[in-house]
Amino acid sequence: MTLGRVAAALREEARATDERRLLVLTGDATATREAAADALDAADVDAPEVTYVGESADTPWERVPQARAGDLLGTTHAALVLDCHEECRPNAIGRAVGAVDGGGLLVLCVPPLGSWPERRDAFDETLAVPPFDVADVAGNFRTRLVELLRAHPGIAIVDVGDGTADPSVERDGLTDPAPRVPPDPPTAPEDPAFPVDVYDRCLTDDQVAAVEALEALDEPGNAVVVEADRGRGKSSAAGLAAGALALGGRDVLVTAPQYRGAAEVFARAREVLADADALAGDPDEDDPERLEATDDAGGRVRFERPATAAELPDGPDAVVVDEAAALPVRLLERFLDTPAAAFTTTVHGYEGAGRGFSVRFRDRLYESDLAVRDVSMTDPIRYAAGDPVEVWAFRALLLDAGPAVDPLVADAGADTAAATGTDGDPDSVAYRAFDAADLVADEHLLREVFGLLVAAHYQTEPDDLARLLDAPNVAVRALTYEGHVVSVALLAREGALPTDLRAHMYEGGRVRGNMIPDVLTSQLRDERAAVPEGLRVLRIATHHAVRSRGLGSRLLSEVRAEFADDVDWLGTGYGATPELLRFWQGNGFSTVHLSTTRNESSGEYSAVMLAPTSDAGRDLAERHGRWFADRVGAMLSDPLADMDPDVVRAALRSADVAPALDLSEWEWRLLVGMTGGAGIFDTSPRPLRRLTVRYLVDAGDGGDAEALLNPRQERLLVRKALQTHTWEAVADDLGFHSLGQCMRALGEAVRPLLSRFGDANVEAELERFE
Ligand SMILES: CC(=O)SCCNC(=O)CCNC(=O)[C@H](O)C(C)(C)COP(=O)(O)OP(=O)(O)OC[C@H]1O[C@@H](n2cnc3c(N)ncnc32)[C@H](O)[C@@H]1OP(=O)(O)O
Ligand SMILES: Nc1ncnc2c1ncn2[C@@H]1O[C@H](COP(=O)(O)OP(=O)(O)OP(=O)(O)O)[C@@H](O)[C@H]1O
Repeated sequence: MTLGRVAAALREEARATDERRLLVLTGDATATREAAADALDAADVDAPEVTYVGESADTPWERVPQARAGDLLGTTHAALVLDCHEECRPNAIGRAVGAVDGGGLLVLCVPPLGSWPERRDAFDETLAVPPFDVADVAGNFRTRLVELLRAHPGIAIVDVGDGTADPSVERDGLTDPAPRVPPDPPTAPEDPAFPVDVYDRCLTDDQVAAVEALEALDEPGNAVVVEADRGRGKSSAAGLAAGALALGGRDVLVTAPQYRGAAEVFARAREVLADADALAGDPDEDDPERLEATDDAGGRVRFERPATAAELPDGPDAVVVDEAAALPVRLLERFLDTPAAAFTTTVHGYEGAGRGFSVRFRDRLYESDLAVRDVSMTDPIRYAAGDPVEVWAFRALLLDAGPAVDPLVADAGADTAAATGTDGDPDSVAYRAFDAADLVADEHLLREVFGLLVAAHYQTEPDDLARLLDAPNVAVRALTYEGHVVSVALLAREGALPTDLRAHMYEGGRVRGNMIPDVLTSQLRDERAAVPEGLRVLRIATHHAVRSRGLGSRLLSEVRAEFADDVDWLGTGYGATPELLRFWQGNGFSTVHLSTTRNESSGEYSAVMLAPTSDAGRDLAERHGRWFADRVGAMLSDPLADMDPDVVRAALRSADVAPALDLSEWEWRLLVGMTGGAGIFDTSPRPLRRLTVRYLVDAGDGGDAEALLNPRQERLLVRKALQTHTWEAVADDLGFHSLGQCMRALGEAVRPLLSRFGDANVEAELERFE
């Protein structure tokens, strides 16, 4: 069979089934691109209908570089050519697969399959973290990819060599499916609040159900979460609802990471308004990001970028957040102040945002004043259910991997959780080192390891699978219970960098990976910071069914026991919350740095923590701990002035080196004066700032400082003395009835600190007030 025949037959089958098909062209770069053009020609796809994802400027198609494959989100194409010669980014594969329409073709241009796993490309370069180089990167991800390309149905493989000889067809990818009975058209619900015309525009029963749920946005106090895999029509459902709401006079604000992704919302809303003859203005001249209904309808649908939308400009009646999982949690939270909100989100990791939405935002949504309704959509719209290309992609990128089901692990570690009262066998939980070969050889294990990371972490994406399998600096350790993964840690070697790289870093140059040495060297001006070798815990996660039983801590202590003799420190850096700070502190890590900007994905400030395991590590941790204690007071009054006071409390408690108080006699007198009138604080903030830092750091070591103040008093000190908020703001924030009450409370909070940290002179001074 010729290439043209293979391509035409694939397309025909794709069209007949409304599924997609995958055509893999192997060989030289130019030859595969030329073959792709011939194949698409033969398959009757015109060049303007094709998008090319790759680096070559020499193709007849619209081009998107792999690094910008995120732009494909929410777009659809009759054919997409993904060129993997320069690089093969797993994220780009995921996005390309999601953007091909039913009846369409995905064409992969790749090197010869036999040698592809061994070749090192531009993506591999990104995995080559110094001191490793690209030759140390493994090819496990691509080995697995090639096996799955050869094994899954619906995938044709044609070797075009260097383009001089006839292509050779390894497999034709045809699945010879039974003829399909087209599904019944969906029916409108009984007695809908939205016009029936809106439901007539729905393509599946799931979409009808989603639009019906979205009727709730017509009333304040409601939130609707629409969850689906890619291409189930959730943006369209939101658009149909937005149009119907505008028709009813509502002002609907739509936001999404990019307008392009929300285009379907606007397309559907426009149709609804046009159907009802209620679309104002001239569609050709209108701003595409704004739809106005005619005066008698009165509503509108408008787009704003997320950061602007979060300000809720002009007080919308309802907000639609499309692709919510791709936005930082911190930003999402701000939408909870709207009268009514809809969040649409993709269940599996195409968005590069993993399960952040479900992991962290959902809890906050349920705690909010909004009544929450959930709908999920499973029927695909752009292609038929069971589409083989989707099945292949889910498997290849582990997009649907999840942790072991709860009953399998429920008893793990139960013995350490005395409160549960269940019997458990401590020895049944085993510490295991998994190398990439173990994981590739055991699909169940790989799915549990990766699935646990995806479920627990805000930002796990297909690229991470390749990192897990191929990066030379990354290792996996886990606890298993009866063979199932109950806790997993992803570890990365850092530091031990040669002099020239350290100097490069110190002078502001970029060095891949090495997050902790980099921060300590370039931001904290310590050229020796990358001399010791460390192990950073990139990620740790315990199965949700068995958290708080000591498993995470046990995993960390096993890791420490295994690596203590090889490295100088263990470290971590993550979006800081009070609970996580306590977890790490409880495991012997101490804070040496807080980032001055919020992490874009978690919306939190990051904390960097160290747990030294050698003298060199102790030196490093000690000097950075000391510097941290010295500078943190000043950071909190400016860049960290909006940090959650409970994060501040926990971060300082987990710092190890208490700062010297070095207060003059006069400064102590000022402090004593504050117990009688806290207004004195405003005349000289430094002494109380130092005293507060000292107290909070000391309180963390379990000594006698611990119980001096209650949490509210500590928050008061943090807000006023460290973050220097105005008295009004502090009183308001902490629920004091008056400024006077707030100021008196500060004086009362200072009193026990003076007795604890002051000397005999201070005691004598205090007595004069009593
Ligand atoms: C670099 C990084 O990966 S930071 C991100 C860490 N991972 C995550 O946030 C993923 C989701 N969370 C988890 O998987 C787990 O909660 C982990 C890994 C943080 C802790 O694992 P566990 O097996 O529960 O730890 P362990 O039982 O040893 O310690 C629990 C303690 O950690 C603290 N903790 C941290 N996070 C939480 C949380 N979300 N809920 C409750 N306690 C928490 C508490 O102090 C808790 O003590 P408690 O049970 O007495 O209240
Ligand atoms: N009711 C509808 N009328 C017309 N076209 C629709 C409708 N629902 C979905 N579609 C089309 O189906 C495709 C997928 O729809 P949509 O973008 O709404 O899905 P999605 O679940 O948000 O997918 P994605 O995650 O890819 O953005 C789009 O091409 C869209 O135009």
